[in-house]
Amino acid sequence: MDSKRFDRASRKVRVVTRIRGFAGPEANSEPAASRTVEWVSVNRENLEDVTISFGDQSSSRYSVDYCYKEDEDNELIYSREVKPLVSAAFDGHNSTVIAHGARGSGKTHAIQGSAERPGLAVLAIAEFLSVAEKNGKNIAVSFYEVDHQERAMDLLNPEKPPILVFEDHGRIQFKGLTQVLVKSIAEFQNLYSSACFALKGAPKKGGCEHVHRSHMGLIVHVFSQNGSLVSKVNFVDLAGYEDARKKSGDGSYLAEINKINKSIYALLNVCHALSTNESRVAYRESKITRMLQDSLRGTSKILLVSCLNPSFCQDTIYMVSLASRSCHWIHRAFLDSTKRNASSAKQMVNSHKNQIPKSVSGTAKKLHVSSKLLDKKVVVAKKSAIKGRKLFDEASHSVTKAEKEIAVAQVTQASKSLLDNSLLETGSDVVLNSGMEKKTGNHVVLNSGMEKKTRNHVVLNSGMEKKTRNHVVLNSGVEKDDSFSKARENVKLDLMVQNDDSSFNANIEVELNPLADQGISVDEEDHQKEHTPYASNYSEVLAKIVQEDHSINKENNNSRAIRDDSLAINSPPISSQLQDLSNSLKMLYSSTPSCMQIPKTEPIPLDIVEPKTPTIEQNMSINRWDAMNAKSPWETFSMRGSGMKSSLVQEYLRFLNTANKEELKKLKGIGEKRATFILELREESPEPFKSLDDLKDIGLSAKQVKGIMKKEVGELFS
Ligand SMILES: Nc1ncnc2c1ncn2[C@@H]1O[C@H](COP(=O)(O)OP(=O)(O)OP(=O)(O)O)[C@@H](O)[C@H]1O
Repeated sequence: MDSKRFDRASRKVRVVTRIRGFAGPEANSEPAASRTVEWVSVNRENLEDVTISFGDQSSSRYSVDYCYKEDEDNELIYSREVKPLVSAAFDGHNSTVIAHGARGSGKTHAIQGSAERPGLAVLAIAEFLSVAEKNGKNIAVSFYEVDHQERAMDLLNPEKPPILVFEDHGRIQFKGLTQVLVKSIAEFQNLYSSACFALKGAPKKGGCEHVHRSHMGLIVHVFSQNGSLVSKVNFVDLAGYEDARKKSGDGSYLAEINKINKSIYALLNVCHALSTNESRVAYRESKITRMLQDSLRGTSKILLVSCLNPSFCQDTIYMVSLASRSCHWIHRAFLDSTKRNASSAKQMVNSHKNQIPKSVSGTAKKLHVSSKLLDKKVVVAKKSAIKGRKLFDEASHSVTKAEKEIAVAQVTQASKSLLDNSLLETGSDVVLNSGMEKKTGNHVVLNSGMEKKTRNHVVLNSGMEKKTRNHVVLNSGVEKDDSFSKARENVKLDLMVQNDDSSFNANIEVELNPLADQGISVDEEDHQKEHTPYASNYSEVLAKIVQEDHSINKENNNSRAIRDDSLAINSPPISSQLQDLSNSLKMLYSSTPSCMQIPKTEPIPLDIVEPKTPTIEQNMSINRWDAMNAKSPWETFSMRGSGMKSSLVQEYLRFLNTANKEELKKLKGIGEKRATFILELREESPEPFKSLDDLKDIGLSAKQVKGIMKKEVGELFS
């Protein structure tokens, strides 16, 4: 029955923890009686509901599917967890086994093992070979490494250039990755040893004292007799997670840790997105997720083996908390326990405050602009840089008062920018929208975060009622949701612009909900009531903001400096996220050509539902917008210049998204291979290039893109 556990649960992601036994000096230094791991408690309420807790935080429980104790060996884990995946591979199902955890938690021991205690991969190969022999199939293996620079190297041929990863007819293909047919366990062991030597034995660059960290992957390919691929099973030994803020060392070492951490987050976030059936899964956020893409999605199964250190390790708790989100009941169990035990959790957090990763940021941003009356335009702006970590409960607890103040300041900056824009728009012929809010407003929604339930929203309604109204709501944190509403960190801002015979008044409300910080949970309804006290502070906050405009920048700079100091580059505080939102809004405005004119059709019939494309004025004569705002000919000239630059970039991207292969090849920097790859990307997503950043996907660096753009522009004048 156990061997059927994936089938029984029909679950895509299974999360098991494995407590490492004491090893070497640890074992010798401890008296025999205290060699049992005491800081991890396993609570089995029933077969399907296992939770673990750490130290004396017995009520802060993390849900997992199963926890293997220190005396349970790899063979047991193999037979219960991995063997079913091997059988499924012969039926064409891909799967991925991922060992992750803090440093030294036993990941390599779990995947590779030792001569005396073979790991999961080695045990699996024995089974693969035996079944393949019976079924007339062939088994080949590949080993690769993904380093902190997101380079994938072939470990069986380490001198080769980095592996190229691309998708072909729904399958992830690797160019430059060696596959070796194996017929015996001894052959496999030899290959494994040479791969490990390539990984660890090679001399390190620049005489660095530290060992470069990387993820190691093994792909087992199952081929049919005619040579076609039946399936792939991946074993991934992730680099150990460690919080860079705890470490000392040179900047490059700490930056390396952060980069590695980002890819760990990316993979765990993908697992989480798959476990909750999210519509968008961010495979492209890291090399490792991209490489594993076709062994994660679809009918593939994922086994997350979360390795636990035998003695106190804050990084271990953090890793478990991330992995356990992929358990289907996790939200309820984890958040309930967090809620119940906010105070006790705080004690633990306080004692290790500096070690706990701070605030988080989203991995992708979607920008939707919709207008039901006149125009419907949807823009999805993807931020390609990996933001790494997502908003989740632990993070919202760590937002400090200072960060909130900065957040308020930045929200206000964002709102001011919107206010400016709206003033400009309403003062000119350019009207993005008019009518009643909700039904007729422009809605700008920025989602920052990977979880459906964890998002930042910005809603902008620009109406032309008697009162011209802009409504901006910035929610940073968790929306109404059964499980997450308890961990809410909201920054709301209502910005109203009244148009009374051409004079404008601005009323701004700033509401901060401090409940997450206090660990107080409220219903949505209660929340409405309880957060109002903060609204009374808004005028004070605003006054402060207006007076201290320059100090906002200073504060921001300081906060950046603090972040840089600690090298917590994975975890921008909420202020930074809000700055991103503000920038995105500015970008949204600037991406709307200033010469866009929407025909006046007053009164606007409310039954118009069909979106119309706004007419773009082709000539670049100065319009009222510019005339009103340009203070000098130079400003007008600069404005025009940046407008043209942005139009050119948009055109370039549109070209990449639509041109055929021959046309693509006419562009500088695009040859046969790139053109083919672009077409492949377009098969996957109809509009793969939304910003210049997306050109990284076809191997062009920002510098190269700039060079290409310069050349293209130069050509126009030649
Ligand atoms: N289940 C276990 N029982 C006893 N010793 C173990 C066990 N797992 C790992 N060890 C020992 O603990 C040490 C660290 O294990 P391992 O190298 O597998 O950790 P890791 O998580 O892969 O480390 P890193 O983060 O550096 O990659 C090794 O000496 C290993 O032999």
